[in-house]
Amino acid sequence: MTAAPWLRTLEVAHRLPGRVRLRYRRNAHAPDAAVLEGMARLIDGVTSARVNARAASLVIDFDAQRTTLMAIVTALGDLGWDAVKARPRDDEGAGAVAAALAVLVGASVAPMPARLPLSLAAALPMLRAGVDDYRENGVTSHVLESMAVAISLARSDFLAANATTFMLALGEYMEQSIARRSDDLLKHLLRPSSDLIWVLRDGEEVQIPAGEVAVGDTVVVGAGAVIPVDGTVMSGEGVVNEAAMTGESVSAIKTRGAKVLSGTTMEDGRLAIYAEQVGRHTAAARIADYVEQSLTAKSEAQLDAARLADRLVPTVLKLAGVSAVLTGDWRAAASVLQADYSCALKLATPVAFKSAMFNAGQAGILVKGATALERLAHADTFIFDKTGTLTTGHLEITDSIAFDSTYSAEDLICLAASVEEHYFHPLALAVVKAARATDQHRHFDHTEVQFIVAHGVASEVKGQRIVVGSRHFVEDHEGIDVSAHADVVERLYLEGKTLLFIGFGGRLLGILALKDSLRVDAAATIARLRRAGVKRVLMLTGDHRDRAAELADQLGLDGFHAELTPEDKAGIIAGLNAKGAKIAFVGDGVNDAPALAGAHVGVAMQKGADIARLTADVVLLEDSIARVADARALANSAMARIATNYKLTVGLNTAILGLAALGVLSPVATAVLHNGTTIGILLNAFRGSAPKADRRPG
Ligand SMILES: Nc1ncnc2c1ncn2[C@@H]1O[C@H](COP(=O)(O)OP(=O)(O)OP(=O)(O)O)[C@@H](O)[C@H]1O
Ligand SMILES: [Zn+2]
Repeated sequence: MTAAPWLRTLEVAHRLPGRVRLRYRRNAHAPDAAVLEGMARLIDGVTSARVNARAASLVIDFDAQRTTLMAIVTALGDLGWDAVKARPRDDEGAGAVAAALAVLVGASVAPMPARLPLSLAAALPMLRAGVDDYRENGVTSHVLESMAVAISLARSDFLAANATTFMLALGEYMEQSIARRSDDLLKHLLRPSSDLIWVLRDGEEVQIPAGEVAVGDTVVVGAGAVIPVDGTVMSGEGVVNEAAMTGESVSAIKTRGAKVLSGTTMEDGRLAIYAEQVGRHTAAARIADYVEQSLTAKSEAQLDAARLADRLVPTVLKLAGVSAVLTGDWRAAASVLQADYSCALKLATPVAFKSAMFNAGQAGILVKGATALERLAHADTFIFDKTGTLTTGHLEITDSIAFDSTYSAEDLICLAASVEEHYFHPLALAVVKAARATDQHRHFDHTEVQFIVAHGVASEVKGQRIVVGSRHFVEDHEGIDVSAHADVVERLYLEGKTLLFIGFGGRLLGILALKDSLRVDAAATIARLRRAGVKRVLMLTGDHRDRAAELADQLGLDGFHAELTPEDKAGIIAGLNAKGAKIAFVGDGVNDAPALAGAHVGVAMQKGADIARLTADVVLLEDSIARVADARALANSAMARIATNYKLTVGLNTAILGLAALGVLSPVATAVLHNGTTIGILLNAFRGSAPKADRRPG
């Protein structure tokens, strides 16, 4: 990846504490003012952003406690529309390390007079960065490091200066290359797949790749699909779920003139939409960028480490001063300044997180940020959705029982399929598939179909009302008596089947029984989660309680809730949240998106709806529930490693600092000891957390 062409032209025109004015060159690559402002506001710590397009300048106000100018500029690069980076490329970082190493070796064998210019040249970039950092942020650990190098240079202790420069370059390179590897992988995975979409061309509907849709096209979207553009409704009527964009799962009815956003889902109806923003300029693309940006957001553990590191900086500075005065030797001061805790404290934690995220990606788990990993490790309650999560979601019709002899078993399936064929619910898909496999594959003409979330569908055939759905829907909402067939119902439930009730003309016409098998590794996964410290495992489902009870029993769950609507599911999560539970919710986004969004950490199954993959904190990349336990194991080992590294950092550096202050350690010895241990700690952080050892076939 290369730096954004417009970004390279970003230039600091003026700055005050907490405010900066950046100037950019207006060229074809520069994003428009509103986009640039929006991007800038998304950056962590930025409080406001204004663009003056005529002056080609961008004024940003930020909270100097939370972010730095450098971080903002880097983030702007990360947000670049063309997926660009402001960070040095791998080979540049490697070049800096190699150069520093060459100078370290070279300066110790070079003739005396060449050593100062060589060392100075090698140290100059970091000295300059130190001065900039001091101007921008006051005394930071970078400033201390620069001071240490400067003192060593002033004392003509080139070995110490060069050793420090080298170690710092190496540390930075390692952190960045690890960070970039995980970021690149994550970004690659987050890009929405380019599907085919329908557009109106010369009055006809034609299918084109999503990437080819242009502003001004009329896009036609049906129920169940994700809206691919931002635009205005020209005709049609539809129910649109905007949870992906607003975070709230409220369905809005859209008719002519209404605005719709890409990434939102059509729950029902059909819309012709005039495309106003397409591709990378859509709201969905902006959200994807936002997710990418949140990768740089700091987790709690990271903030703790950074805070401690910042608090220690002035102490180290004072200690350096005191020991210089007491020992009468600047050597001791240079030693002390180098033994600052910050590098290991600040680097080891993010490196451990990113490396765990990278390993997770390779193990088929996308973790969207350090916070997600942290919460996954701390979750004490795991809640699973049933269909498609604990079960495979590939339902098969096993029984078709018609109570009216004018309908054959196949007719019953075809009748249900005729009204279900517009839906993507796993039950609907199974019914339609079964109908296609029948000999005649009859189609019953019907009026418009109504979909009642978590209940079923309703329409009219031959002037009579037809309903297909859950027992609760048919009995309680439609007032259809099923008691005459209680024995059949009982038997089918005992066989562990999911039932669909078909009501026609106010009577129970028949029952379809479907078998949804538990995933083979569901029980093993739950057992592994318990071994990994999870206290409670629950199941939520829209299905009947008998079916739910049987599964809960088979899996040895701590409890379950059945016959729930999506809102009920979210309500249960909120209730447990209020009682202090730390919840991980695992679902597929079909009727559980609000629950996914409301949990402490949401885990989306691979086959999940787009909406789930957008809102979840963790996305499984393989259709295997075992990955949930893998993710927990990875998170646990990352947190354990972070804790160990933290103790090691504080322990080792306190010892080194003490010895340095007493003048026992020379600056070179300090550089080697301090940076050596720091790199050791980083390597420990980087070490793969390989969950594969505990992986079961899935
Ligand atoms: N398209 C549909 N056709 C027929 N019945 C449906 C349909 N959608 C939902 N239902 C009925 O409503 C019930 C609840 O649906 P919902 O999708 O909330 O739960 P579910 O399919 O049991 O899955 P989960 O376990 O993930 O909650 C289903 O069990 C089914 O009886
Ligand atoms: Zn109801």
